[in-house]
Order: sequence, then C-alpha cells, then structure tokens
Amino acid sequence: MKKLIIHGGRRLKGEVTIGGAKNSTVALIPASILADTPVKFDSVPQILDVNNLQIILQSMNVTSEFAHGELSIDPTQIEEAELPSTAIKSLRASYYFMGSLLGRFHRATVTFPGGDNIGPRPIDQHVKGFVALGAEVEYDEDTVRISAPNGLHGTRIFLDMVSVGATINIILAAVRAEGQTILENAAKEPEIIDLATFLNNMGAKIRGAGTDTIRIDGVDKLEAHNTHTIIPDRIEAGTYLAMAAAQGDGVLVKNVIPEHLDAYIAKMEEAGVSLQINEDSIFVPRTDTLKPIKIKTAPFPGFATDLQQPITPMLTKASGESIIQETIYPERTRHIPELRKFGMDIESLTHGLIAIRPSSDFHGSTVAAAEIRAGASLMIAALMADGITTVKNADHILRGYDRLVWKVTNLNGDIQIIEED
Ligand SMILES: CC(=O)N[C@H]1[C@@H](OP(=O)(O)OP(=O)(O)OC[C@H]2O[C@@H](n3ccc(=O)[nH]c3=O)[C@H](O)[C@@H]2O)O[C@H](CO)[C@@H](O)[C@@H]1O
Ligand SMILES: C=C(OP(=O)(O)O)C(=O)O
Repeated sequence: MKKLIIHGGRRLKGEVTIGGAKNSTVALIPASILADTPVKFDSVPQILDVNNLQIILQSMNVTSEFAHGELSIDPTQIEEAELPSTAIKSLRASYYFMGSLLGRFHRATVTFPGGDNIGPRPIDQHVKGFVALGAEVEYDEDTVRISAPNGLHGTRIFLDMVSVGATINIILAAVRAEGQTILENAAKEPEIIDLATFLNNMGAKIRGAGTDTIRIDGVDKLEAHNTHTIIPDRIEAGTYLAMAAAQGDGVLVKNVIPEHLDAYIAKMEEAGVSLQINEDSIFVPRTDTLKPIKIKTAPFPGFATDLQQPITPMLTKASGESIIQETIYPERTRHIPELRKFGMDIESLTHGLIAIRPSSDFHGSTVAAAEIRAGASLMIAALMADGITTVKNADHILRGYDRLVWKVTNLNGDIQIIEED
C-alpha cells in the first residue's frame, strides 16, 4: 500500500480540472465486452480501478490500451475464462462482469467483489434481476455461478430497493436479451445515463435511464461508431469543492456538471459557501466562517453518501453543531476516529448519525484510510492541519481520485506519495 505525506496549513489557490467519473468508468469497461467491435473512451480517469479492470479484461483475451485519458478496448477476440480473483476483489464494480458475461455468453463465474469497506454490501437485487431474466444462480464459497441455458428473456423487474449496481447489472444482462425488460424502482444516478448513452450509441434500445423506470428492448448486435466521452466525476468535484471551502483562497473547479451536484451545492450554500456556479465550472471563494447544517444522505438526486465524508472537515469551521444522517451505509463512519486524531470534534452518535462540532487549530497526525471517501476526508483534514500528516493505506484513495497528487500540488498543496515501508 502507498501512503500520502502532507505538509498542511498552506492556503490552496488556482484551478483544478475534474476527471471522468469513476462510477461511470467502472461500468463502461465491463460493458465493453458486449460490443461486436472495438470501443474507445476518452476523459478516462487515471485511477487504480481502471488498471485492475484492464487486468480482468486481459484474462479474457480482451486487449486494451490506456494513454493520455484515452482507453481503447478490443473485445472481438474474447474468450471465456476464469476471472482473476485478486483483481476482482480489488474493486466493487468487478461484479458488472456478471451482467456483461451473462449478456454476452449466457453464463458467468465471478468471485464476490471487493470495493470499499463501508458496511454490508449484498447483491441480492442483482441476483433477483438475473433470475427474472431466466438465469440460474449458484454460490459456492466465494464464487457466484450464473447460467441461462435457455437464454435470457425480457421481463418486468421491480427492485426491492434503489440500487445503482443492480440497476446497471440488469441493464448489462438485458441489453441483448430476447424481448423487452422493464426495470422499476431503478436508480437514477447520472452514471446510469452515461452507460445507457454508450450502449444506445452502439445500437442498444434503452429508454428511461435517469428515471425510476427503464425499458430495455434486447438487440442482436452492438457496434461502436464513436468515441464515448465519460461524464465528469461528481464525487471528485464535490471533494474539491469541500477542500477549497475548507482551506482555499479562491479555487476554480473545472469540468463540472452542476446539475449532478444540486443537493450538494444546496447544502454548501446553506452552510454559507458563496459558490459561483458557471456552465461547466464552479468557483469557491475563500470562506472563513460557516453555519451549521443538517445532512441526510439519499439516492440520487439526494445528497450522495460518497460526499458525506469529504464535506465533514469543512464543517468544523461552522459556528455550531452540524449533523449528518447516513441512511445508505450507516456503518460508513470509520473516518471519525481518524479525524479526531487531528483534534477535530466529531462524534458518531448512533447508527449512522454523526455530529460535527466547531473546532480549529488542527495538528498533523498519522492516520489510516479505511476506504476511498474516508481517505479523502483525511486528506482534506491534513491540508487544514499545521504540520506533517501521514495518511496510510492511500491506495484506497487512489482507487477513485484521478491524478490526485498532481492536482493538489497544482493548488499549492504540499503532498507526496511514497510506498509504505
Ligand atoms: C461502483 C459504484 O457505482 N459504487 C457506488 C454504488 O455502489 P453500489 O452499487 O454497491 O450501491 P447500491 O446503490 O447498490 O447500494 C445502495 C444500498 O442498497 C443495498 N443493496 C444493494 C444491492 C443489493 O443487491 N442489495 C442491497 O441491499 C446496499 O447495501 C446499500 O445499502 O452506489 C453507492 C450508493 O450511491 C455509492 O456509494 C458507490 O460509490
Ligand atoms: C463506495 C465507493 O466506491 P465502490 O462502490 O467502488 O467501493 C465510492 O466511490 O465512494
């Protein structure tokens, strides 16, 4: 594992350009094996998840080349193979190969995924969709074996709960099935629209992505005729907005779709951050005093669970106690004991309820990132603290933050990355 060494207390200033969305990218790459032609993406983030997905592709004889933000994938010589469990376990989204292999070959054998340790992450809704489409699912120890010997047939599926992963996985399985699939109570995240755009541009027939009812008419072939540009990462953008409000002297965050951050922007403005919203960028002026706010995480378009940890350090500047209610992953609180090491007055009250109280004069510390967004909050706290901080297990952060060290350095941050000894 790598670690970040941050010399905090410096004011951040300048411009940062947001990369492509991790949560789009990690769906688009598994989706590429559904294509009958080579496919190409640009605005691809330089993150560890991409590297690990390339390793998984290679195990199926699917070649890929990634340079300067462009990723080319050639699935035309794909061979069924047992997928490498180490790479599968390095990220959550490897489970999208369940849907795309099922969609392509009518069978898939995939070990359970990894991803962030943020509490229970079952896949029962994914399986519900696969079975509804005609597949049989067996488990043995750490592996899921899915097969549809009689093919996949469109049907009506109502998700018991809103699930980004299940919505995406069912789309991947249904896009080449016989007939129409109607998916209800679907997730509405922008990354789902991004995936549907990619597939529809190859000839798929997906309607309603971004709403709670998605209709998929199965097609026989998918052929790419254009390069797909990945949407900006709204979670990376929100992280830099919070960082700029916490420690900035005027920061412009570029390549943003403000509409993807409506709930987050509303909360930052409620806290007293005078954001200047432009068409594809947001300026954050220096912000010295804030007002306490109450946040409740929810599926899109609500306040994203992935942003409750990054916004937390900023809220220590508020004049009173702020409350965060984490409704999606109530156990997503492993950043709290680490943030307290800086001197932050933050407390986990009850299941999923977090209090952030006014505190200042933070000091550098040695902390550990439990997962990607917990790590992001520690990085922001370290930039706010006087002295030197070591953030261990930084690979978690590098899973989803494009060129992190380069971007923070360009904002006048003193940050470097070294191998753990
Ligand atoms: C790669 C990716 O896109 N990751 C995102 C995705 O994760 P992921 O797709 O895993 O999250 P889901 O939207 O599926 O999870 C939402 C809630 O539903 C539960 N659930 C989910 C599936 C299931 O079959 N059964 C079940 O009970 C989960 O435990 C969780 O409590 O959405 C999360 C919620 O916005 C984000 O935090 C992650 O960044
Ligand atoms: C939980 C997250 O990612 P993943 O689902 O890939 O673990 C995240 O991006 O905050």
